[in-house]
Amino acid sequence: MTVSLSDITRAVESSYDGIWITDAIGTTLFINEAICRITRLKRENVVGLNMRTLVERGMFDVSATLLALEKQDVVTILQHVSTGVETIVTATPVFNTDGTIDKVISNVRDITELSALKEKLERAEARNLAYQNEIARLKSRLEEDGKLIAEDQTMQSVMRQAERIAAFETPVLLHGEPGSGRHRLARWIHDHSERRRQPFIKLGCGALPEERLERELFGSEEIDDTQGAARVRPGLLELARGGTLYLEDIAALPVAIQMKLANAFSCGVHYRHGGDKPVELDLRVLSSSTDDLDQQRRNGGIRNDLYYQVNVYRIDIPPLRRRRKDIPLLARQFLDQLAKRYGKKIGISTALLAKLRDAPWNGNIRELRNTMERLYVNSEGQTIVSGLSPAEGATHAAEGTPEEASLKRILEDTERRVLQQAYSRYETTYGVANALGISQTSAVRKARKYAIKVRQPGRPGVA
Ligand SMILES: Nc1ncnc2c1ncn2[C@@H]1O[C@H](COP(=O)(O)OP(=O)(O)OP(=O)(O)O)[C@@H](O)[C@H]1O
Repeated sequence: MTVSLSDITRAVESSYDGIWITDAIGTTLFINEAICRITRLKRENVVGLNMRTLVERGMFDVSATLLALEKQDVVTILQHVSTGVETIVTATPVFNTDGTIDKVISNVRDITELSALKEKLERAEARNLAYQNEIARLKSRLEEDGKLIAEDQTMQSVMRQAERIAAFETPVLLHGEPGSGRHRLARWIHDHSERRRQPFIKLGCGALPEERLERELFGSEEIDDTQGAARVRPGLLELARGGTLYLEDIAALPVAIQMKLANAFSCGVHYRHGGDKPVELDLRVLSSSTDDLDQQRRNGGIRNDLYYQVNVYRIDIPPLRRRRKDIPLLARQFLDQLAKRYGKKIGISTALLAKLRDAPWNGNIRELRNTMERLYVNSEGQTIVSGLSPAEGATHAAEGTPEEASLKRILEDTERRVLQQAYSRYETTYGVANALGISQTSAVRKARKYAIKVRQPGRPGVA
């Protein structure tokens, strides 16, 4: 059985792939039905036209036929048709017996759908990666932070407030001493809000110099000289889109930033540094302060407008010394976490737990956590029975007469506040030492005593 010319013509016409035939200079001799379907060109508008003309008219971005003619060889390229269709084209030169090109036959396959699927797959893979990261992050948070302890009555009433407010969009101000768990509670509120699947972004407001802070918070837009296009760097306000922004120590924000932030909150949009296009805000604001924010407002430490925007609902977190029932529970939890991390379970004696319960804990939970880590590292047996420093060992009952005790507390509170503010402003131990006229060693020691975090300049991030 032989194949007739009409069979071949029928086969070419019914081929799902497009077939495009030109002569030796690229003039179209024939296109099959599939080309009309793929490119939406009509035969009568194409046959007789040179490929160069079609490219010039913008019908295609490049021509595989012309490339094959130039190279005198088979060429395969991606070709975009003006209608938005993406094709893969293989152009094959057909040679005469004397080696000159007689015709070029091109196979054209529509890959628009394939590209869309590929893009979809890439997006799904990126999402998958983001989910995996989120799971890893949550897992490590669970391992690191354990349960949020709140057995003491004072803390239980705080948790009731947090539970009530979590479901609303209301801005919350968390007021408490450093290390008392303001950040932890902010995270808890976010995790129990409608926004829990979106980012939780923390900004240490006293952590960065003003200009850097502005860029971090609002983002920036700069013209890239090499490409002539704007290079956009989103700020934390954008990164928190759909989620929660936690402004730690809000009163430490420079006044100019406070003003910009207050404007953004009231208008619902902000402008990137160097940009003039408004960017929409979609976030819930939680903030914290160590000092009485109302006092700060009266002193001019925080602008009126910003104060009223962030202080819609205030939660006061008690210092650890006012929730002593939680101390043994926290101590045990920290030991469990250490055991998980280092693979060695170590207990603690009841007598030592009682001592911990009575200690002053001026640095609050953070100080307790650090103490437990030190006791764990130093422990030699199966149970920790001693190892507190004289300061930690000093019980609140042994703080002297009530007057002496309160004087001591007032002095310590004042010292802590001054240091806290100095660290917010000057960042480094050298800066603080210089500003307060104390030695750098003393600045380090006092930061440790009051569990003040000495911040490393760096990009604040998703917490
Ligand atoms: N209720 C709690 N139960 C268990 N751990 C807690 C609790 N509250 C705080 N912590 C832990 O105590 C440490 C200090 O808490 P956190 O960082 O939230 O304090 P903070 O008030 O934000 O202090 P700072 O502003 O100095 O960072 C963290 O390790 C945190 O996980």
